[in-house]
Amino acid sequence: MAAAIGSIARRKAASTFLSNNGKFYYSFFLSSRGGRGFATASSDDNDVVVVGGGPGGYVAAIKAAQLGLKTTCIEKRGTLGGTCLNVGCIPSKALLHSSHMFHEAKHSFASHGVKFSSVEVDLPAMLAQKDKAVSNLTRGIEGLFKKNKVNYVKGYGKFVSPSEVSVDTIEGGNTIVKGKNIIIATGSDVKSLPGITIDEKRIVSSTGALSLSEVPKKLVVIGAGYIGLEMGSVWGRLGSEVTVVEFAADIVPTMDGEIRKQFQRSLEKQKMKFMLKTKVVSVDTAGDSVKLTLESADGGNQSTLEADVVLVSAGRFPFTAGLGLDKIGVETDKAGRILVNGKFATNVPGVYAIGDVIPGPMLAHKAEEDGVACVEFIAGKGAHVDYDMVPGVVYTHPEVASVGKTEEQVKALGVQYSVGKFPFMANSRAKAIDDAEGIVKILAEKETDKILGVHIMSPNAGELIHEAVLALHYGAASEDIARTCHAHPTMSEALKEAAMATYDKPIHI
Ligand SMILES: Cc1cc2nc3c(=O)[nH]c(=O)nc-3n(C[C@H](O)[C@H](O)[C@H](O)COP(=O)(O)OP(=O)(O)OC[C@H]3O[C@@H](n4cnc5c(N)ncnc54)[C@H](O)[C@@H]3O)c2cc1C
Ligand SMILES: NC(=O)c1ccc[n+]([C@@H]2O[C@H](COP(=O)([O-])OP(=O)(O)OC[C@H]3O[C@@H](n4cnc5c(N)ncnc54)[C@H](O)[C@@H]3O)[C@@H](O)[C@H]2O)c1
Repeated sequence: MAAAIGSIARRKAASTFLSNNGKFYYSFFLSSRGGRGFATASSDDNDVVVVGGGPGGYVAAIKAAQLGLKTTCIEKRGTLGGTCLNVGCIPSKALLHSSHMFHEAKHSFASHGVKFSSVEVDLPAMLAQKDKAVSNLTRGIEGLFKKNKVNYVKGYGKFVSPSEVSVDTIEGGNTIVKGKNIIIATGSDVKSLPGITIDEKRIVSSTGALSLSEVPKKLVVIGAGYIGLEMGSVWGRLGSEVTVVEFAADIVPTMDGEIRKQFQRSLEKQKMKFMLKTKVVSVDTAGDSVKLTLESADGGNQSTLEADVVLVSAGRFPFTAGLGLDKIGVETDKAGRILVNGKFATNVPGVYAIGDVIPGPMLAHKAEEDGVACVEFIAGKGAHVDYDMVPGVVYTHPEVASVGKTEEQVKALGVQYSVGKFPFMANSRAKAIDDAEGIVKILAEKETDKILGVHIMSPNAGELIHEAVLALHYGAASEDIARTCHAHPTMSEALKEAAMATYDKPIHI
């Protein structure tokens, strides 16, 4: 009890430090009373019109309807769920799971005493299972729209005024949808690179990489970010020789440096090759194989590489083509992202923006948080989105999940900090299932023990991280996690032990 009281007191001190610090990115806790509210329009208009039916847009539409606002969502692709459900999070995770099962069957089952004479990939069946997952989920959102009475218009929306969207419908007609408040949730699209034309056959974006008709013998991935490492893992497990060309000096440049090093080693053990500080200068598709010319990032000697398929995964850009932003005067930054204030309002009264199309991490769960908060502001309620507490997960094997600050960021802030680590090699559940590669790393403010960042590399790290996300939200100290009873034997015990290591000593190492 004394310890718990102690940690609450230290938390108070920590929040003072953090709120004084001013460097924390995009933390808003605002009440929208007195804010922009509803723009004026005739009574048969929608209260809210959402352009784009991705995780940002469809969630905003459902939440708006739940708040009693008359709502219409406009989506051009013919199915709801946006990039994430149709060509992103869901199909990639389906393939990551299927390819992991194949890889385990081939390489790990025998050591668990499970033997069979042969195992092979049935790629059409694997792709069909992915497609089934996608269509079930997209249809599920249509069901949610009906349940919540969200009006759904299938077509391409463009502004004709700040309260009117003209929609070229998929059926071929045109309709004007009016709204007192319009939310832009048009998401993002793949960034192409100069001189490289994506044909979705041999030069593919993530969309093409989710539907290759055969396993390429050689796959070159441009960009060692989320997409490159996840899709590189999928095809590597199914038999491709994968080379990842990355412009920066490190893979996933935003990751905690120490975790990243271990992650890279793990991927290399899985036979993924990396060419860091390297750029692709040109791509020649004239022959049977694709020939890439490479150069060191800072210039210098050129080299060549051959591939059957090249995946371009060097980032995404905010998608606003044909939306008519210039017509109504919505401001964007140099990268084309729509500028919004703390309530997701653009500079044009009654027009809001959320998700990948605004600054911040390009993640589905972040877009959803934006969507809910945006309509809560519109409805006159208070809302809270803290981008510093958005978890990030790379769904490879092991997974890498993190929330809060990296050690590099903590150092840059000049904060005195403590670090606690615990390897999964010393975790009994991980050893029991013979899947013990990875580590938990916790960073806490030295003086107050307040947790600043948590980084986990392990199987299922994407599930384990949420205990840390909650801890950060509540301003917990590492001692709070350490003194919380964790079930045994679980992987989560590694987080408890790392917390013990942060403020005191772990037991099991
Ligand atoms: C391969 C891949 C894997 C990913 N995996 C993950 C993951 O595991 N976890 C995660 O958090 N994120 C993941 N992401 C990122 C995630 O998909 C995006 O962050 C998320 O979809 C953004 O949501 P959004 O609603 O802002 O935009 P989007 O999902 O892009 O949705 C925007 C929608 O608007 C529609 N639209 C655009 N313009 C118009 C218009 N003028 N009129 C009508 N409709 C329009 C588009 O058709 C689209 O459906 C992944 C992305 C990719 C490409
Ligand atoms: N698990 C997930 O949450 C998940 C999965 C997939 C995608 N996403 C989201 O989708 C977005 C796009 O993913 P992504 O992997 O395309 O982008 P990314 O920003 O994650 O990574 C792009 C990588 O490409 C490198 N790069 C840029 N230009 C290059 C060049 N010319 N040559 C070589 N390398 C170059 C960058 O340094 C970076 O490492 C991400 O921002 C991420 O938020 C998330």
